[in-house]
Amino acid sequence: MTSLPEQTIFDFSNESFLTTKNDRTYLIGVCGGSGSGKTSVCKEIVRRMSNKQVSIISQDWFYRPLTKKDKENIEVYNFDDPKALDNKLLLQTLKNLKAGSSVFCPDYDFVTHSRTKKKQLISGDVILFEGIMAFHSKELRDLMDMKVFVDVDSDVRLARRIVRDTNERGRTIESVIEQYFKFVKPGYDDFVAPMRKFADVILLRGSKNKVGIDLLFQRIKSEIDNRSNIDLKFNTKPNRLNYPSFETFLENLNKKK
Ligand SMILES: Nc1ncnc2c1ncn2[C@@H]1O[C@H](COP(=O)(O)OP(=O)(O)O)[C@@H](O)[C@H]1O
Ligand SMILES: O=c1ccn([C@@H]2O[C@H](COP(=O)(O)O)[C@@H](O)[C@H]2O)c(=O)[nH]1
Repeated sequence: MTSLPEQTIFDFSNESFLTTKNDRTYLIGVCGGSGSGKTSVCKEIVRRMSNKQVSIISQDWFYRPLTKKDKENIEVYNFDDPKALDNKLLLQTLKNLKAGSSVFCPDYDFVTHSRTKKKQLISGDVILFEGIMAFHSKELRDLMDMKVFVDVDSDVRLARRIVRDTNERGRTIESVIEQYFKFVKPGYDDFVAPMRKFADVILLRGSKNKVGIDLLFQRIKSEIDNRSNIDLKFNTKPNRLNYPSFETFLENLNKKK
């Protein structure tokens, strides 16, 4: 695991302290119901960030693999409860990414409900983390620099889910509808919809909302451009004449403590 250590650096030109490196990764949380378009919104943002290092991390990869017994009783298994996810591994993974480390993430197969190969994710300028429970834990929310809630009508979400789950997740139309009313809708009402209040931005209509995505993109871009400027600043040699006295340096150091 390669990690960029935290550095608190005294900036001689401003006589102040700046923390760099582990603050470089801009973490965006994207929450919303299943089928709201969270993944599509993230992909749209990545598409626009052409010259930056951006990664998407999906909460879906952190589903707990099902036991043989769970699989035999699949119709009563609730995937729309936070307990269905490996929240400890998820938190540690996001902490590492935020700290500038590259990580190994699990992958999850929706057809067999099992964990598959691990994949490596490199930390970079921006990490987009998407999931129905993305804002569920306060510890996770506290790591995020921006929180977006994708808000789309429930009938649209159900229609999309029927199409996607029958095409890509090995389901029948009947099983999707049954699961929706038994678990997905109650889970949305209990755990997902209440997360709206934590969002900085509510993105209506998901990836169809070009103006909303433009605004999000502009904000992200200006944040990471500012961060790059801080780095540039450290790369320029401070003017010796502007050095503060040793006493000022110590005074600021004590203030910081
Ligand atoms: N704006 C849109 N218009 C039409 N289909 C969409 C749109 N956004 C997403 N979809 C489709 O809906 C399904 C679910 O979208 P996805 O982005 O995976 O949602 P989520 O990650 O929230 O579950 C996918 O098949 C996707 O292609
Ligand atoms: O094995 C599984 C695991 C999860 N689900 C459903 O997935 C959605 C969340 O994924 P999205 O990509 O946000 O749609 C959740 O509503 C679970 O019900 C599943 O069906 N099977």
